[in-house]
Amino acid sequence: MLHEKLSTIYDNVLRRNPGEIEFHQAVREVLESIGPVLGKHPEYAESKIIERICEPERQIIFRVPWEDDQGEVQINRGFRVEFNSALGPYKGGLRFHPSVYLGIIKFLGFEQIFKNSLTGLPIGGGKGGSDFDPKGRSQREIMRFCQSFMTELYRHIGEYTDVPAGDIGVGGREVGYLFGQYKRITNRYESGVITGKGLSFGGAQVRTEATGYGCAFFVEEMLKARGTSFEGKRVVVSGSGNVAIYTIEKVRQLGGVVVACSDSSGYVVDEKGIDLDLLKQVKEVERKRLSAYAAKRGGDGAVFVPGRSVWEVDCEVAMPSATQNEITGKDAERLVRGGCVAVGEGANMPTMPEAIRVFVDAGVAFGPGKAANAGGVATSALEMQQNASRDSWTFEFSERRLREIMRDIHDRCLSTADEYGLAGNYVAGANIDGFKRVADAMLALGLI
Ligand SMILES: NC(=O)C1=CN([C@@H]2O[C@H](COP(=O)(O)OP(=O)(O)OC[C@H]3O[C@@H](n4cnc5c(N)ncnc54)[C@H](O)[C@@H]3O)[C@@H](O)[C@H]2O)C=CC1
Ligand SMILES: O=C(O)CCC(=O)C(=O)O
Repeated sequence: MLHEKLSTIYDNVLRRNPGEIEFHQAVREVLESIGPVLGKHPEYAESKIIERICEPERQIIFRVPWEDDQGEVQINRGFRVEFNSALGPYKGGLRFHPSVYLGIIKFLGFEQIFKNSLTGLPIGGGKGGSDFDPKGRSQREIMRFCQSFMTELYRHIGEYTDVPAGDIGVGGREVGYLFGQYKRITNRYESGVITGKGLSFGGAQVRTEATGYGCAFFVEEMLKARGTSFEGKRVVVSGSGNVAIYTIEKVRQLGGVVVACSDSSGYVVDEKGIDLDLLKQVKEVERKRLSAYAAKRGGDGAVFVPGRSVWEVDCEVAMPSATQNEITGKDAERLVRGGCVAVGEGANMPTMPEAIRVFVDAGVAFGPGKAANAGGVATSALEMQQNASRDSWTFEFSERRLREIMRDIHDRCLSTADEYGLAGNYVAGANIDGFKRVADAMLALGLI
């Protein structure tokens, strides 16, 4: 239910952004949480902070022409939405996926404002990407696409302006090509212009692992708050990309057993626990489908189930780490019946609104993405910090910082939810805490 004033704001968002359903969904979830804040802080409404937060500061849409291996000209669309810079330079990843359109980039950019605020670090919110489909493309094609994308993007970004990173379809390889082109056309070795870089050219230890590790740390804190832990728990992780792989790695180190993961072709169940070395070989090195994992695991008990949702596998902890709206209300009901006690969103907005209600009503510890997956962007901010001071920290120190940041986000979500009479509600805690820091900065900065 929306507070009356917020309902009018939401209607305006719908009217001004027609057809952008993912953006509408992300806005609604935040507005549903912040009603109680308006009672305590009438100054936010008087200064129209919420209306301003829902309107991006700048939206850039551009043509990306490139040539494929057959010599044919291809044209994609590029986006960068610079949503809010009250706390620092715009910060957020780039997504290359055929489903990308303005509504997806705006939902991700909007989420990023509050997530980045929750980290406590000086980073604003932004997101970008393209409808380019990397599947089946050669390394050379990927490079030519990245170079063309950056040939336009470079004029909009910079260490003090806007700092992109990876997301779906954009990993270390793509960040390397993007940074290489930026360096070439600007003639500046501006390391802090992009994060997720390779360790040999200004990248930071633990950035590759950070989103997955951070999500596992967050869930560990939620379990601890309920007097339990990962030890011996049966865990399902969706996806098998960057976030999923390093979630599996850390969950295993914390004592959990990950029995299933997925990709867009189906899922694999491996009751003895996913073989991480094999998964990394198939996904990070060979870049193949999950069916190849099951085939290589051979008679050792892994089963590949094509075309179905991994959420039909029972587990005690669910960690959606693939894409938005992957857990439906029905999936959530089935997971609760199957004994699920905690959910940590590694992906952005993977749980549909009706599914969140099912989890919260059933008393499941539910860690929303903007809190649970904030470890990735937080470690990007640490990469910027190292670039600015021409320094390079050890893996151990960087992981310790990440763990402290995740613990701090967890504790602030809980204490904020408590303060507003919503004990244990991490969704409300994350939205309110993330919102307040941005709102206070916007008030202090005048009419921006
Ligand atoms: N990379 C990062 O640091 C961060 C990523 N995220 C979010 O985590 C999620 C995963 O991102 P990454 O692991 O970086 O991307 P990735 O490209 O490395 O992996 C994406 C995975 O999701 C699967 N996937 C994509 N679309 C799917 C679909 N429609 N159905 C089933 N599976 C699908 C792919 O097969 C792949 O396994 C996204 O929601 C992203 O926004 C959130 C915070 C930071
Ligand atoms: O590391 C970053 O800057 C962005 C990570 C990201 O895209 C996200 O948090 O969704």
